[in-house]
Amino acid sequence: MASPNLHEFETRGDLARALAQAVSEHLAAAIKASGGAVLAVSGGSTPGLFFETLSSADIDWSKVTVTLVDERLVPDTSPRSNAALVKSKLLVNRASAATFLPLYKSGDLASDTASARHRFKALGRSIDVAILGMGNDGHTASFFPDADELEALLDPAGAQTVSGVHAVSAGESRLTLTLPPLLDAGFIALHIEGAEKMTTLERALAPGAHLPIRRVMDAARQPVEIYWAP
Ligand SMILES: O=C(O)[C@H](O)[C@@H](O)[C@H](O)[C@H](O)COP(=O)(O)O
Repeated sequence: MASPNLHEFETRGDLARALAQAVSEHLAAAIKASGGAVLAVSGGSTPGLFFETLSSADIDWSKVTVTLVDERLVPDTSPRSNAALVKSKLLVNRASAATFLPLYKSGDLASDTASARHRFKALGRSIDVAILGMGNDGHTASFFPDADELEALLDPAGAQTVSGVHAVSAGESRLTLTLPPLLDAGFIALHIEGAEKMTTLERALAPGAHLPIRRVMDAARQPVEIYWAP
């Protein structure tokens, strides 16, 4: 395991500014090097302020494709939709010029999975920046500990880039990037906030732990950058 780096901040605003700065620098570097960049973000209740801060970053957003690390199998009219969160908080201001690649399409899991795989392949490039969240059960992306597909999702040599997920703890069915495309990212950040998430992280980092977030960190080819604020 490339030991993760922990960045602690006094406030969630300080974290949002620092993470937005790091992400925009990596995106700008990818654009300079290859003419484009792919940013994959997680949803949930944590990233809103970070998204709003990043949306004003002075980079060439017209060269950036934003996609999701995972998605609930709900339309973007649902309050549960990660696409809706990204559209409302990130794809605004300067970032409104970015291209968005959603995972949900029709609500048919098999069809949406196949469609997302096709669109992800059509990008013709790997993810440059991946922003992960974490649940208090140690899941990240939709790698839920009780997911039927967990071993396939976490297979570093897995052939699929996107997978459907069935997990009782997840609520609705999910669509998620699998581990390999996440590991291809040049910059992987784990964005967590609050005391409970820090306790979960400490549990995940303990010797011999096998929570999904730990398995991602163990497989990472470069240190996962952990951003935490109380
Ligand atoms: O669709 C999702 O829920 C996310 O992608 C998921 O992986 C999230 O990052 C964690 O569940 C943490 O969620 P909170 O930020 O709400 O704690």
